[in-house]
Amino acid sequence: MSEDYLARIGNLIRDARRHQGMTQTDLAEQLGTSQSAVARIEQGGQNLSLEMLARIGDALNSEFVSLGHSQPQHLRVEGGRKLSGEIDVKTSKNAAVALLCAALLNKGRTTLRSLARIEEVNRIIEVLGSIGVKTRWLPGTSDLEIIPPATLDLDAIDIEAARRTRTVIMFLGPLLHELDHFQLPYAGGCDLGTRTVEPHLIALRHFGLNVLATQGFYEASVRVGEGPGKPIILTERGDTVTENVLLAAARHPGVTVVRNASSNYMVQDLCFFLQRLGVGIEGIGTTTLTVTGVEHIDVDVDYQPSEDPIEAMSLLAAAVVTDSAITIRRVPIEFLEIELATLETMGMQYDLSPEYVSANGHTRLVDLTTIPGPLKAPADKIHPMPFPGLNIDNLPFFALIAAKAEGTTMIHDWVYENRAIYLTELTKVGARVQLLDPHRVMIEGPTPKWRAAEVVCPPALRPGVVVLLAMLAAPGTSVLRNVYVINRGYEDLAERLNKLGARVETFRDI
Ligand SMILES: CC(=O)N[C@H]1[C@@H](OP(=O)(O)OP(=O)(O)OC[C@H]2O[C@@H](n3ccc(=O)[nH]c3=O)[C@H](O)[C@@H]2O)O[C@H](CO)[C@@H](O)[C@@H]1O
Ligand SMILES: C=C(OP(=O)(O)O)C(=O)O
Repeated sequence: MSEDYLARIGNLIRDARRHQGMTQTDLAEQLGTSQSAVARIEQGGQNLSLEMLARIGDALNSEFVSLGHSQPQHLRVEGGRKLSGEIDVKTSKNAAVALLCAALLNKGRTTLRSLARIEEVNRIIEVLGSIGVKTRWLPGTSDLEIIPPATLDLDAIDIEAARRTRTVIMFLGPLLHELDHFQLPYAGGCDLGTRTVEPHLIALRHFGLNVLATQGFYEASVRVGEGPGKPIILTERGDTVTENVLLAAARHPGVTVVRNASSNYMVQDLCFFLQRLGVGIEGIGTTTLTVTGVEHIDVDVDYQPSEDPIEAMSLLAAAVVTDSAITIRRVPIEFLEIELATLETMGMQYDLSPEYVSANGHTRLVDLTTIPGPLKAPADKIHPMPFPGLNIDNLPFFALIAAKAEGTTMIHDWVYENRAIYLTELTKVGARVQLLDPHRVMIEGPTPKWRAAEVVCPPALRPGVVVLLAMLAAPGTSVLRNVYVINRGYEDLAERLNKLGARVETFRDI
């Protein structure tokens, strides 16, 4: 095994161990080895047999070696083809997961229309099913019907499915109205480095929730009936933390004021849905939300979330990297304005249709047609900000676009500990990407020659898609291995790109 590979496996093992709340000594005891040997493994300084990897996997409840039927999916890409035609943007992953959690507030039937049929949604459906919530896809549609039971059975929770998503943390808000004691597995998801949980716990304390983090689980206890006596000031303007507070406030009888709230797209969708449940919400689209809760919610409700601005940006990047003119329909323009303004400074040209309204009745949409042409690097670094800034999940696509642009572009990801690092994978397909530190990459464009390559998909959704899109530009056959993370957030991406003229085939090992 190469040293680089060993270091990555070491990082994975360290993250999984911390995730389980274990020390190096705890893990060493389980493996019958010493703490110093575990330290060496985590630093990538120890050759590992498959047998040892499997034992570590067992000890950490995490699959590092996979055998048998559930083989990982890979993509084979015949690159160098131009795209053409029209494609619709699907509804967003991030609203879908918030709405699935919100359905727990409602004793009646919730129907979520045109939900993205993605692995992230599948994991949450598995978790909901395990605790007694009935869900079913209405025949021939992507509409999901959700009916909670009279009493949730948290003891039966599907731990494996729960650990594969971060969303499980958003069960805290709804559950504190249902149970005075419960346990939830630690949140998982893409490997983006440590992500904060504390802001959620601090904010939810206002509703009587106390959480103790034990070995791999949050132990929650609730002082029933408690509510915020003063405005809740969020310590971070995070999306899911805002959503968690909204979910708690929705059934708190009284008024909750949340300041420094995120006004991002998924939060707005959640607010519109909660309004349909009868919850009063003022200030949608701003950073102060005033919620008037309803103690018992029992309504039959239908809701369709808005289109995904990150998928729209992904498709736009696909057009740029392949020099193609395509029409991306149903683009949620109000959540892509800064991105488009930035692209304009780089010389990007496009046409927009008149605006129309999404099925949620609020979000403004357009059809966007890309016009291929030369691009230049922006004068300043590109960096994300909470909405209405440039979306952090769109930042990786700017790395790809920068690799098409003449000049040097600095991308600064101050948000995630690991994500910018994965952008260096673009060098494997010919881009010139230099990692300056864990948060900053420098890209030298235009890429002289995209070249086909075999790459293991980075363990993070957006960087994974960025590598895939770069492969569309590289003449010849590329392979992207183990693309679960992409399927976590995109529905049938390969098939939909193929409808635009790409040639992407899915396959598994025998
Ligand atoms: C399901 C869902 O909706 N996921 C989105 C949500 O995750 P989510 O809301 O879970 O994001 P996190 O809370 O993990 O925030 C991401 C990182 O940003 C940091 N941070 C965030 C806000 C802030 O004001 N200051 C700050 O430092 C956090 O400490 C964390 O390290 O928001 C992220 C950031 O927009 C997006 O990438 C995710 O796609
Ligand atoms: C980081 C992301 O999402 P999540 O919060 O689900 O990990 C993402 O959508 O890129």
